[in-house]
Amino acid sequence: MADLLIKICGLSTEESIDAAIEAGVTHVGLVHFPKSPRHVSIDDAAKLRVRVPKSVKVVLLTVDMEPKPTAEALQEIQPDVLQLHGKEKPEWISLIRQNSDLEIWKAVAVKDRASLERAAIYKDCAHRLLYDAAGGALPGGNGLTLDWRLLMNHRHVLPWGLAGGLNAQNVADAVRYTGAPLVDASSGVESEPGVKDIAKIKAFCEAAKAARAQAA
Ligand SMILES: O=C(O)c1ccccc1N[C@@H]1O[C@H](COP(=O)(O)O)[C@@H](O)[C@H]1O
Repeated sequence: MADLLIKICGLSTEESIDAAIEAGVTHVGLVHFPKSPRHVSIDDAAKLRVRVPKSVKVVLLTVDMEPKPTAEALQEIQPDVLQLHGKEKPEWISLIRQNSDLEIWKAVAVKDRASLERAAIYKDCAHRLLYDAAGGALPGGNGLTLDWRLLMNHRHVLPWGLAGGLNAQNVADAVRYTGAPLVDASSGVESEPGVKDIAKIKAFCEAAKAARAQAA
């Protein structure tokens, strides 16, 4: 069984980036979305990006950003992955894909089986689907879990990952029930919105790795 991919998202300080890397994440996420408590400017994201070794992938998260600022952000930050967490259309995603070597993840708000099935529209434009819970004040980062039973025996059309309300206490069950190859946590490893808690990051990574080792 392949190693579990672990992403911690919404990192905004050097200390939390270093802690996530030390804890064994495979991906670090930078949120560029001004309405988010985890928002980082392009300049700050570019500074944080250079701290990350090649062995760890940098994910830039945007929400319905226009093509021109998206291109500028990609140029400045040079992420490995672009996570689109809004209502981006397949045609628009295809354009980004044609014009870059980026890996593209499309977040999908899952509330029922129909919303999960609809994610197939991204089959030819995204490299990975990231299932998140529907609802909440923001398009993501709300700490809400989706109904994991929907993912059991689901025929995935693309590589995928599980997000939404994951934390050190529930990530083992999440991996066990869904078989997720990638887990992504943000608010579940914080002491308050936008403030990452290093002990929670460590505990999350340990619990996730232990769950995968048990399943192997
Ligand atoms: O983190 C945010 O503030 C955010 C804002 C807008 C879109 C997505 C956002 N975060 C992503 O949402 C999922 C789930 O987060 P949580 O673990 O439930 O807090 C995750 O991919 C975050 O990166």
